Amino acid sequence: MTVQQATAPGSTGTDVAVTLDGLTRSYRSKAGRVDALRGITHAFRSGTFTAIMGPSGSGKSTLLQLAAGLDEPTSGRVLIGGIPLGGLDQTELTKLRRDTMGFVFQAYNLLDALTAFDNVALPARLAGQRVDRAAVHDALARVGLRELARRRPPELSGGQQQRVAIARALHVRPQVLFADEPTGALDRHSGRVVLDLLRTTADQGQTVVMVTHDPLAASYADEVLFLADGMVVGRLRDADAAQIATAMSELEQ
Ligand SMILES: Nc1ncnc2c1ncn2[C@@H]1O[C@H](COP(=O)(O)OP(=O)(O)OP(=O)(O)O)[C@@H](O)[C@H]1O
Repeated sequence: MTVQQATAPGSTGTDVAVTLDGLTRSYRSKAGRVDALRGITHAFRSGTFTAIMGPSGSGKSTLLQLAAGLDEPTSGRVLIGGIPLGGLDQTELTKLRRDTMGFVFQAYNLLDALTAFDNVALPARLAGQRVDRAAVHDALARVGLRELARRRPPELSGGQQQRVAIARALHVRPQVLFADEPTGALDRHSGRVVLDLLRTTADQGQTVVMVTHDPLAASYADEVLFLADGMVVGRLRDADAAQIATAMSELEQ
């Protein structure tokens, strides 16, 4: 099928990387229905860094999963670069995800048997693509690991392993980088190195969407979206960690 470009309410066309348009997601379980998201509309502009915060169970992971096309909304739409994910079949969705999105998680998900270089190259290899060695080296250089390309994950610190995971996500130059608690397992110094990298990634034109519990991590973002009970209940722009912590503690009361 031909992918149709579409513009959602609230989006202004090509400068919007990800659009969430009236998203809801309900889960059915034996205990009854859970409304994890109850109508989220937001446009993540290209080249911006957004942090998603909120109390446990507020819907942060669900939002990230839907935005990344890893799960389907109950109602509403997700558009990546103007393309509605709901209109794609599984093959098209897989290709779009591979070509336009990168993922970084709290767990680095690296293979211990492979070098840093081969971990970064792995997604391209799995997709049956030719590995662009220069691009892999470039991605490792971007995260400051050019010299450690031949090391295996057990020979790297936690922070260095997370930087390999970021290099792997950045190597295809994705439009959007989704990060779920990327600094959750790191010490303060390594966390700052990773956050600086995410900040630079956005400043260079890619879009970063990060779920975090940490106000200091969120302070690297241009905007913080606060979720509660599956809805956006607040936003802060260019806020420092203290302002973000205050907003969070008000939400948790
Ligand atoms: N597969 C599922 N089946 C049933 N309920 C679910 C499922 N996944 C999530 N939920 C529920 O949906 C709501 C939102 O969950 P979600 O994981 O998105 O929250 P979160 O803000 O990421 O939480 P945390 O900060 O604890 O990770 C919660 O009430 C959760 O229990």
